[in-house]
Formats: sequence, structure tokens, C-alpha cells
Amino acid sequence: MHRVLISDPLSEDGIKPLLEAADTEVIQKPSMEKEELLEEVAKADALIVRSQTQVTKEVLEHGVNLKIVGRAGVGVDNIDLDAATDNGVVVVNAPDGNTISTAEHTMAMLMSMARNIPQAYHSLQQGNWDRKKYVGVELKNKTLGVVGFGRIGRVVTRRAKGHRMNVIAYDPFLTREKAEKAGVEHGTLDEVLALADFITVHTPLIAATHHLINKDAFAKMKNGARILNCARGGIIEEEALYEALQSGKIAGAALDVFEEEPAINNKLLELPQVVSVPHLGASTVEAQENVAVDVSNDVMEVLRGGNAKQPVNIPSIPEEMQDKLTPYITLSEKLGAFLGSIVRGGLNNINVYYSGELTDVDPTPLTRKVVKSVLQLFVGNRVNDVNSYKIAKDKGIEINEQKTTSTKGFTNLLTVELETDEETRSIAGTLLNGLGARVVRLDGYSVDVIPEGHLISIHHKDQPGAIGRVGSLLAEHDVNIATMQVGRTDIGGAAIMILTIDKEVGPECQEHLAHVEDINRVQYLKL
Ligand SMILES: NC(=O)C1=CN([C@@H]2O[C@H](COP(=O)(O)OP(=O)(O)OC[C@H]3O[C@@H](n4cnc5c(N)ncnc54)[C@H](O)[C@@H]3O)[C@@H](O)[C@H]2O)C=CC1
Ligand SMILES: O=C(O)CCC(=O)C(=O)O
Repeated sequence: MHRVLISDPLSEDGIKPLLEAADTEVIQKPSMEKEELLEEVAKADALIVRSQTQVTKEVLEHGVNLKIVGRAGVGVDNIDLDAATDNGVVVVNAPDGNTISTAEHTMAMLMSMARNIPQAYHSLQQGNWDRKKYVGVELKNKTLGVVGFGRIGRVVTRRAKGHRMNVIAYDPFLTREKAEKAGVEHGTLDEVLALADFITVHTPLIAATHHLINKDAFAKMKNGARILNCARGGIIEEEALYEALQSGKIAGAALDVFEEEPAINNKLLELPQVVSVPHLGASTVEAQENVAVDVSNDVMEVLRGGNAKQPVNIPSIPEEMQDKLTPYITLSEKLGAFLGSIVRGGLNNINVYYSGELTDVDPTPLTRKVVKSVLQLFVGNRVNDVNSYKIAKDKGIEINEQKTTSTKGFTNLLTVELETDEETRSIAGTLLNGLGARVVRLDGYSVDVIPEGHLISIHHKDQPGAIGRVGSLLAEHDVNIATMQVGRTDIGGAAIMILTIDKEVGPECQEHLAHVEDINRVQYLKL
């Protein structure tokens, strides 16, 4: 039974897939104090949050069984992604479900600000009929500057164009060509700041966007420009915004989000030019249901051993690729585990070569499996798909991935090479149609071995009697040989034997084998 902890309010309809699953137990505890969260997360296999729960390093370290953190929404700035990766916890979000709601909300905030609607409403509520004070401005023919031309920025743009606004956009990934296609002017950040009547930010909150709109940025804006933030508090520097509003440089601000939330004593809220709401961008029935469904599905998939659709801290595998790659996952893991079990010395490099059919796909997810299974032998079971690259990097192990044309006659061939400070060894495997995974080369010797069960790899000298002596000795230890493969390069030269046996061989038997005449190296492994 998988235990799923939900620590923020989520749509009941959206989490139905989790509530109805026979293999999940759902604990819903919104607004927990820190101590309770730490206690609960220690028992959870999955944690689902919105923006309130701070998923810190401490929380992640307490989650000893935690496999996945699901963010029912887009921004993952409340989750310590590095700590999640270090702890092998996959983080997923729901990037599509609240795009429309947040874009519509941005337009609502834009229009409220342009026409002073909240201020006028408030004044009327207090019994004033003041029509002069609340004269606004039209949107038509005004320029909207969009900073961050992603999902939400693009939808806002389309809505703004419906209001006959001109749009100028800045995004490091926006080319002139793409801007032209989207019907917007392409600008640098400075151009957007200088030309826009309204500026709306739609970037994530990351180091590069923290205080992106600061004192200098306000100085570059038109006098009387208006600004919106329906993305994340911290993208606009609040102190600088306060000064810009006080000085009249900026005529108005519409804020959904704040540097510190809940923004109860924020002095910006005292200014009459500020239109503000408590982080409501994604607060619609539709968006909440969408994000809860998306994240619930990903959580269940990962808990059941599958791949996340929307991972944040590992690359996602496109759906059409999944069908092609899935059959090779076991092969990748087995080859890594096989070679990792028999190589000697401190690991420096993991090289993975792909040929044949495998050159048609992005094989990185397979390389991850190889790296994981090799590192598990060196570092232990805390290595998984999420943290394997990070652990390799921390340990100075280089990972190289290459596509080659050398198929050696196979339709697909995956070769793993491990370089240590003592030796370089390699193994190659293929997927045989209908027959599954096969090891077809070990250290350059041709073999045909099913990579599973109990195996012994032996380096020996190609001499009459060598094979017989191994067989006799194993018989003395009551070990039955199921299959045996022998490969050699020259008659009488170095050779290799791979035996599949019916049970584990203990250290004593291995020691005896190592002393058999013409035997150089004996390694037992269990796959
Ligand atoms: N107020 C609310 O309730 C909600 C807020 N959000 C916030 O909105 C943000 C944007 O959401 P989406 O559009 O779905 O994300 P997205 O990932 O589709 O778009 C973000 C865009 O920002 C761009 N960007 C990154 N760094 C930049 C920089 N330095 N300058 C300019 N552009 C930069 C990226 O290239 C990307 O195109 C989220 O990260 C989240 O924090 C999202 C949903 C609801
Ligand atoms: O969960 C929420 O209501 C906030 C949504 C949000 O900020 C996001 O998706 O980034």
C-alpha cells in the first residue's frame, strides 16, 4: 500500500484517481505545523503540495521512504530541487492545467487596474459616488510588455491582442522568427521596459529572475507605466516598486503574488494605486481539478514503478519514445549490473555506446539506467534514476554516451564500458526478437548469455582440461551448471567462460576455483 500525504488543499474531484486506487492510502492534512509535517512525511511514499507547503531539505531528509513530490501547479520554487535530487526523490509538477486560469486572471487584473475597479468598488461600498476620481485608461493601442513568453505569457498575449493591444515580448528563448509567428514584437528586456505602457511578468522565480524588475528596471520604464505580477513574488523587487509608485514614476501595480506570503502586513497594500489579491491566479474550479488530476496520475505512475510524465528534476521521456525505449530498460540495467559486478578498481568513466535501431532514439534514459545499476554496486541502494547523474558527478565519474555505426551484425546493440584506475572492461548486449535480452560480447569475446540468475565469469587460458576442471570443482561443491559459454581469441590464448549456475557459490568455492590450473580470475555475480 502506497501512502500519499497531501499537505495543501486540493480539489477532491481532482484527487479521485488516488482516492479510488486500491493500492494507495491518502492522508489529507492541509496547513500542518512543521513538526507534524516532518512526522507525517517520514511515513509517506509520496507528498503532494500546492504553493503553501515549503518542501525544504529538512522535509526531504525526513522523507526516508519518499519517492515523489507532486506539485499541483507550475512553480516549484517552494521545493528544494537539489535536496530532492540528492535524496533520489523525483519532483513532478502540473504545468498545463492552470495556464488558462492564470492568463485569464492576469487579464482581469490588467483591466481592474486600468479602470480602478477595486478602488471604485471599495469607495462605493463606503457610500461615495465619486466618478471623477476613478477615470481610467483604455487598453486599445497601448503596448503590453510581456516578460517571459512561456505558456501563460503566450495566452495573455493572445487575449491582449483581442483587446487590440500591441505586444512586445522578451524571453531568452524567443527568437525573432517565433515572435513574428506569434504576432508580437521581439524585444530585449530593456526595449520591453522602455516601450511598454503595461508590463506583465510570467517567468519562473529562479536566481536569474529574482528582482529582475528592480530600481534600475523601473528607471528605464515610461513615466506612468503600469506593472503586473501574476507569476511569483520576488520577480519584482517590492521595495523598488513601492518607491516607483510613491514617486509617481509608475502609475499602478496589479499584484497576485508577493515576496512573502501570506502578505498580511505588506506596505504595498496601503497604496491606492495597487490592485491586489491573495495569490488567486490558479484558483478556479477547472484549474484546481486539472492540476490535481495531472499530479495524481503522475504520483500513481511513479509509485507503481513507471515513469513520470512531468518530471522537474529528471528529463522527461516523450510518450512516443517510451514505447521504443521501454524494452531496452532491463537490458541496460542488466549490462550495467553485470559489468559493475566484475570490474576491479576505482571507477573513473562509464561509457555507453548505442548502435543499430538505438541510434534512432534519444538513449539518455537508458544511460541513466546503466549508470544507476553500476553505481548501486559502488555506492549502494540509495542510488536511483533521479540522483545517479548527480552522484556520479559528485564522485568525479564521467559519463559518456555515444551513438556508433558498428552493429556487429545485430539490429540493436548496447555496449557498456567501465574504465577504472586498474582496468577497462566492456560488455555488449542486444534484444533478440521474442527472446529478450542477451549478452553477446564480454571484453571483446563473443558469447551468448541470458543476463539473469546466478553467473560465474572466469578468465582462463585456452588449454585442454580447463573447462573440465571447473566443472568437476563445481560438482564437488554441489553446484549444478545450467549453461556454459566459452569465448577465445586465439587457440591456446586468453579465453573467457561464463557459466549460469543453479545456486549461489560461496567465497570458499570461489577461492578454490581461483586456484584451479589455467584459471586466472573468477567472479560470481547475481543478476
Ligand atoms: N499566480 C499563480 O497562481 C500562478 C503563477 N504561476 C507562475 O507563472 C510562472 C510561469 O508559468 P508558465 O508560463 O506556465 O511557465 P513556462 O515555463 O511555460 O514559461 C516561463 C517562461 O519564462 C521564461 N524565462 C525564464 N527566465 C527568464 C528571464 N530571465 N527573462 C525572461 N523570461 C524568462 C522561460 O524561457 C519560459 O518561456 C510559473 O513559473 C509560476 O511561478 C503559474 C501558475 C499560477
Ligand atoms: O497552487 C496554487 O494555487 C498556486 C498556483 C501557482 O502559483 C503555480 O501553479 O505556480
